[in-house]
Amino acid sequence: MTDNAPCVPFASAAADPLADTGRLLARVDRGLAELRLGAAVTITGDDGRLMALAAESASAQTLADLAALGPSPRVILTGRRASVLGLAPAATTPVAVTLKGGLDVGAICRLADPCLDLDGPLPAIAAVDPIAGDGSAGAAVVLAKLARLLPAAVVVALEGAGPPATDPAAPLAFALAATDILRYQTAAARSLRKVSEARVPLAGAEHTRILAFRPSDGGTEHLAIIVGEPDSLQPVLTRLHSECFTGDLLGSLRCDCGDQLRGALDAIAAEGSGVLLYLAQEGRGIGLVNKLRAYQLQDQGFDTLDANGQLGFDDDERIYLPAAEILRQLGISRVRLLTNNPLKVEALGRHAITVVERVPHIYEPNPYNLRYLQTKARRSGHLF
Ligand SMILES: Nc1nc2c(ncn2[C@@H]2O[C@H](COP(=O)(O)OP(=O)(O)OP(=O)(O)O)[C@@H](O)[C@H]2O)c(=O)[nH]1
Ligand SMILES: [Zn+2]
Repeated sequence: MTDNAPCVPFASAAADPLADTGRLLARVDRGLAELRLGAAVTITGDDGRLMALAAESASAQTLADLAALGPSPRVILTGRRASVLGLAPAATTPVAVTLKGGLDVGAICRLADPCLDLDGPLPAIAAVDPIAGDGSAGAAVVLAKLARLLPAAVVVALEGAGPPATDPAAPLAFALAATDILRYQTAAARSLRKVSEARVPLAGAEHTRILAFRPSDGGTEHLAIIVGEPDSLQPVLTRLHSECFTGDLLGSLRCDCGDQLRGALDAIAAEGSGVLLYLAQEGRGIGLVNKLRAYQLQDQGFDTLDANGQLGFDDDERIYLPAAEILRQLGISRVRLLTNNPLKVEALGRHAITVVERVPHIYEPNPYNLRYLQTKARRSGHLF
């Protein structure tokens, strides 16, 4: 091996069945990075082609550039956000909002960001039209979600081959297919592969290994923390733990995550073996920044589910295909699941992992997380 040889040889594209998936994921990664940068992307769906910006990262200049491309730029909101704004009561699909005045950053933020809801009236609105969630504009909102931004976009329909080349030096917007965006999460989950493994003795569980699973685009890893030597012929005591920076790392009292994380490892150690999957799904899948926004809204009086709704998210944006895929790769098909959440039980079942027993996972509430836990019991069906 030469000094600069890669430690894992690169498979040739033709020989690698994951190459197509890797390219799909890489294209979408590039698109969501563009949105986070405040740049536009073009998205093509069965319903046509459009240019999109994320509402959160749009600037006066990029909005002006977008408005120059077509006659009627529109703001795309999730049905949930449109509903809480009173624009489309009980909407179940995204909506396209046409503003009466021109596009400006203040008006767009006012529509997209619930932390500004107390700041005054909505901008004047000309029309609110329901749109398909799986079309090009719906995909723009999904891309904003994948970028962990507010779930809202500004779009303008493109006629013909593309934007006019008014400035030949201007970079073309990155182009994506709506179907790639919509397939991203599933493709990423199916492409997970173990990339490293190490022995990490834990206080109270010295015989512990941590395995890292990475999707084929080099995206965020999920971790499997394996205590002892689980016998995969028997149901394995298992915890699916969604990442919670504030609770797991800082000991935040707003949730029960820190207690659940350490409690699960203690319970698994007491049993002698088991698995804790540490899943990169911060904030029930909305990301840390949006979770902090949700906390701000909870301090205004909304409960944890309504705060997600105010932001335009579903109550829970997580998927459990990554968890099921990792369990499958570990050779585990039957589990005793440490959870109070019936959704996790149901989701694993859908992905061919049998939950032979739900093991309650309850910790003492404190004055800061009592309402959160009561809301989960009353509205999310958590079994406390
Ligand atoms: N959006 C949002 N996420 C939150 C809030 N509080 C905690 N979380 C996140 O919720 C997730 C909790 O994960 P889990 O403990 O695995 O899930 P659970 O649905 O409570 O289910 P079990 O603990 O298994 O009963 C973590 O990703 C936290 O970051 C909140 O108020 N809003
Ligand atoms: Zn938490």
